[in-house]
Amino acid sequence: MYVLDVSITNAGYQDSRDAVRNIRFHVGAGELVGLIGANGAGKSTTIKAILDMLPVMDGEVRFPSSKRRYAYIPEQPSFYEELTLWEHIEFAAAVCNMNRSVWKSRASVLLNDFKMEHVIHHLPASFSKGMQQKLMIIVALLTEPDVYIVDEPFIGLDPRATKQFLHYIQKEKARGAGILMSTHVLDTAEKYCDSFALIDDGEMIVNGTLDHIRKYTELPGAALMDCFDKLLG
Ligand SMILES: Nc1ncnc2c1ncn2[C@@H]1O[C@H](COP(=O)(O)OP(=O)(O)OP(=O)(O)O)[C@@H](O)[C@H]1O
Repeated sequence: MYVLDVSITNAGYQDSRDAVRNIRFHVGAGELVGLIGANGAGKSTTIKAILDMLPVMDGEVRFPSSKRRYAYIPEQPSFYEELTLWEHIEFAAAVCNMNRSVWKSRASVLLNDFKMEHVIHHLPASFSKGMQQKLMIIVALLTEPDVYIVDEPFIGLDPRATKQFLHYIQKEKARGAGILMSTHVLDTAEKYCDSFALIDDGEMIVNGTLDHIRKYTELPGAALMDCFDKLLG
């Protein structure tokens, strides 16, 4: 069963209308798909196209299984300047119409796991980049959506937070959530992702499991990085 089905003919910006082209893949329930590509390949643009955040989008994105409940964890944290961390949590819970005792107990576990309890009444503008990213992650995990769309989570997080995030990703997969995660941290992607969509220069060059990519690149047993290198010439 798919929870996200993506078919982008072309999408982009006013001055570069086909920044990404011919991107087609899906994410299954309980599946983690890695959106892989070099800097500027088109990963964030693909994610923004999926979320309908671009001025140009010719294509179709479907969330077949669900009430279209997804959570987006952007590369650049974005938050309400005037709301504290706790108020962000309250707000997300209210928007998702969550039961009060459920969201409160979930929030307290998340705040503890991500070591953010000491700043719950602080404004996120006073947080470090990694702490702001943790806020985005906590709010997303709180709502237990059917689909997560995560743009490069590993850059700002410290090793402990990274480990915790990956732990939650696995837990959410086991719950049946589908996850699309862009990254260029290929060794982590290789270890955790079930399948991959490789993008280069705005186009998808291959899509499938590591085994499929190894066959495609004729590199049996190779690391994702080596397949990637071969594909990019
Ligand atoms: N706001 C924008 N306006 C015009 N072009 C843009 C804009 N944002 C990105 N682009 C262009 O779209 C292309 C893909 O960029 P994108 O940000 O999607 O890459 P990425 O794979 O996410 O890169 P990175 O790994 O560096 O985050 C690049 O050529 C970039 O210059």
